[in-house]
Amino acid sequence: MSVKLSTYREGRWAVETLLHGEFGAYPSKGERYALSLTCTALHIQRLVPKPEGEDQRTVVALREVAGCQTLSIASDTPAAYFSIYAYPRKKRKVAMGSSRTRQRLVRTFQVDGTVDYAQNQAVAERWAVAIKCLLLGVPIGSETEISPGLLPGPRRLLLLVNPQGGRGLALQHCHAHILPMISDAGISFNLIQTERQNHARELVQSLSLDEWNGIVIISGDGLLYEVINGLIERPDWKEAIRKPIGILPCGSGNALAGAINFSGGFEQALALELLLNCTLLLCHGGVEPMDLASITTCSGTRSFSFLSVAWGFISDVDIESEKYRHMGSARFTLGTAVRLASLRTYRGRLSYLPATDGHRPISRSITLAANGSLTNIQQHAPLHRTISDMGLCEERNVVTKRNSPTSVTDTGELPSFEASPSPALLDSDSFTFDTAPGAPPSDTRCTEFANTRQMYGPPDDLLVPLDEPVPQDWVTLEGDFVLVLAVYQTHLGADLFVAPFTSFGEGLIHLFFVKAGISRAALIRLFLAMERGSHFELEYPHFTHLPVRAFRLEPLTHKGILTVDGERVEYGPIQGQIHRRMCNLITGTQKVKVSNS
Ligand SMILES: Nc1ncnc2c1ncn2[C@@H]1O[C@H](COP(=O)(O)OP(=O)(O)OP(=O)(O)O)[C@@H](O)[C@H]1O
Repeated sequence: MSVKLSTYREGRWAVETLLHGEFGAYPSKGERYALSLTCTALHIQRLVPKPEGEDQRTVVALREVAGCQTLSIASDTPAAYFSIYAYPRKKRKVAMGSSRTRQRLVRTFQVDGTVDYAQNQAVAERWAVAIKCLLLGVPIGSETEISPGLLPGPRRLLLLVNPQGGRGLALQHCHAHILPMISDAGISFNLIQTERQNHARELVQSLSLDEWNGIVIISGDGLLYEVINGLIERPDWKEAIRKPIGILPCGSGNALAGAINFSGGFEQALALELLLNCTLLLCHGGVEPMDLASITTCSGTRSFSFLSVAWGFISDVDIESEKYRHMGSARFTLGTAVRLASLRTYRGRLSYLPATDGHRPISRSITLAANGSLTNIQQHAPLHRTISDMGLCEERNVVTKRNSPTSVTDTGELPSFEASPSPALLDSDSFTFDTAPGAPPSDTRCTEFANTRQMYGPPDDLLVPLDEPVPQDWVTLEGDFVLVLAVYQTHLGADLFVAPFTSFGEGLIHLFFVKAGISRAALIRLFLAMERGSHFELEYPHFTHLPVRAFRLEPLTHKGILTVDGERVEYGPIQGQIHRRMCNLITGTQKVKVSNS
């Protein structure tokens, strides 16, 4: 049989059949199949009964396979058996049309080439091992001596399930979908239900980590935030934070799951399909380094964030839509509509350290602000130039190209927004301004949120205390914002593809902001385009993206909502810096070998 399937291995394109064999089926009605295994698929061709018409073969993509096992089936023949557990996509009917899901499909093959059971069993074992190697990213070729010794040891995962996450379906999904699939992958697990806020955080602080190959959150992003911070609160945080962590989305936002789904090569998915894609990737077990940002709030509380810091429109929608939690991800659509109807702008000061690629800034640098400490800026007369005047739109176009070096110019001027809010958006009932230099917003509730926990973690070498001016090489701008967002993942929600060009361990914070003056229609178009990741193509002058290493945000408007990874934090000055590749994320793609410890 010729198999024409190109696979990329060891830096060269190859068409390679790793194993080929002829087997029966179980249960048997006399069928015979020819099987060919390549690096990416199992090709199944029926030989008996002979198919009518054209060569009809089934191709099982390995990315849709959870596991493969040999089976002991009591029989009076010397046959041996192996089963492959696949989860191909399937359309299903729902109330308003159709949606996609995955359906478990088990194919069991009977190895009966000889009259000797031991030989048949060895062949079944070779197929099962080869398929498992491919699923787990263990490199094999047609010359490889396939033996169980190639496989990593058995995996044992700690599953933390929040029964209240999202629409409260986590436990149901666990029993119906997750546990069957990870059992197919031969993964053993312990499942703990979280009982309250911070339960997961406390659990991981006292956990004996050696017993687990990874900690997997079955909930939304909020529970993962607790686990990450719980690990960094351990005196052995350096090792603890290296423990692979995973997420199976059962929350309402599911941003990190969206990013994992994207990096795993699946189409954008929501709800159950997203969960099944992520569970498949978890079964494949690949681990990649992921950045964390350390975030300091006005009370001095330091926490570690894997996703975002948001202020303005996005954090308003996130927190104000909590009351529609029962709606799942639809809560954000409703929240967005409500917030659009009474659009607010917020005055604030945004400072950042531009990212540099070697010695050159990745983005175009705006150097005059480099010596513009807070105090300096407050002493300057307000500048009445807009961001678009300063060519930041061009800058945005340049920086969207991942890994491409960009031009450096020195325009030598401080960008600033119009000092007064855009009349188009000004809603005097819904917001107020406080332009007193340096004064914290009057309703800042720093102490209310103050964290008494002992937080470890690497030092923030790019940051100075919040009550000191930012360093000389930072850029500062002040103005009226609709939103400010610092994000370090491709997705801000499963269907909010905000930073398509980023990856888990690139060491960048993507700073986005939308300045006042944008029309509601433009804002809607921006968010709709974000679902597909095409918002950069709109080239709106009010929308800016900057890759940075650190930032500081000082709200000057009295009231507002700040979130870190979707969790509300105290309102007031906040700053953060990226710590590259600080933890390990189970993504299903092999970049780091999974340790058995
Ligand atoms: N049994 C429980 N009852 C109530 N709250 C819980 C329980 N277990 C955990 N929590 C808390 O629920 C919060 C929200 O959970 P999580 O973020 O996982 O779901 P979500 O908010 O629905 O999803 P997302 O963050 O994706 O929007 C977590 O911060 C956690 O502290």
